[in-house]
Amino acid sequence: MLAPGIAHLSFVRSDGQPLDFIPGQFVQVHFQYADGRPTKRSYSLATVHDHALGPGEAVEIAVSYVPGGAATALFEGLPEGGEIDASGPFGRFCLMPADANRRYLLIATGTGVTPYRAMLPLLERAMAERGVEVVLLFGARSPAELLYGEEFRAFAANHPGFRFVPCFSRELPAPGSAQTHADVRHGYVQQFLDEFAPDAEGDIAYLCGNPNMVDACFEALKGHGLPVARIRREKYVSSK
Ligand SMILES: Cc1cc2nc3c(=O)[nH]c(=O)nc-3n(C[C@H](O)[C@H](O)[C@H](O)COP(=O)(O)OP(=O)(O)OC[C@H]3O[C@@H](n4cnc5c(N)ncnc54)[C@H](O)[C@@H]3O)c2cc1C
Repeated sequence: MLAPGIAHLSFVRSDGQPLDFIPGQFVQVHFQYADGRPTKRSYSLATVHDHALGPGEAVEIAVSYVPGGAATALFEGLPEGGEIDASGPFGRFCLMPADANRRYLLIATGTGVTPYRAMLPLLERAMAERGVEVVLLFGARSPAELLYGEEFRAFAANHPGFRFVPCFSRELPAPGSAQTHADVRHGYVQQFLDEFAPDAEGDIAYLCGNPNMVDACFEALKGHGLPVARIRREKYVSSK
């Protein structure tokens, strides 16, 4: 468990094939409702990688369990070593080779941060090769829900161009804990956009996770003059 109710799950392809994925993409998990109707749900790949996953390399996802959720029941009932059907990868929520921006504004809530974890090697390359800066604004209710927080903090410590800003909506880190020394905020991510002075010319923004957050940030960034083409979105909604 990454946090209460949020699992980090790791799979390998049982057919021994590689998985050619671009960080930011997702897979779809296929299963049936209790009445036999087929359905599927999408999960972003969390695997930190910059090229195809070879045979036997882990396909990682982070799943936030939703009470009463159909896929949630599937994952909760899955024993270690259990198999699921999946397809993909899909999606275009990816860094683009032609990007010529000065800064990436990466904004997430909850498991919406997983695409950015997957992107770390590509971000590292973009920072080294073209001096791009990166700000990761990550909204979580509490320090316990700051998924992969230590990894992002360590990455920021080793990369001066990468700024990690956790935003806690409910509970701040306990006094004296490691997180109190970090660049933390108290509130929702969308409250802090102004502070980073979004720039229509230099920024490309990515928004991932809770649909209300994505919509709020999208409107705020448009208000700062960012063209729609420079605001890339992935909303975590159920596909029924
Ligand atoms: C492109 C894409 C990528 C996604 N990536 C991820 C990911 O990496 N990790 C992840 O955990 N999810 C991700 N999701 C969401 C995921 O696909 C499912 O929607 C989620 O896991 C709930 O599925 P479920 O079958 O358990 O619940 P459902 O049976 O679909 O829903 C049960 C009930 O809970 C409500 N509900 C559904 N989701 C939520 C929620 N998040 N919060 C509160 N109530 C909810 C529904 O409206 C419904 O009433 C992604 C969605 C998309 C479209």
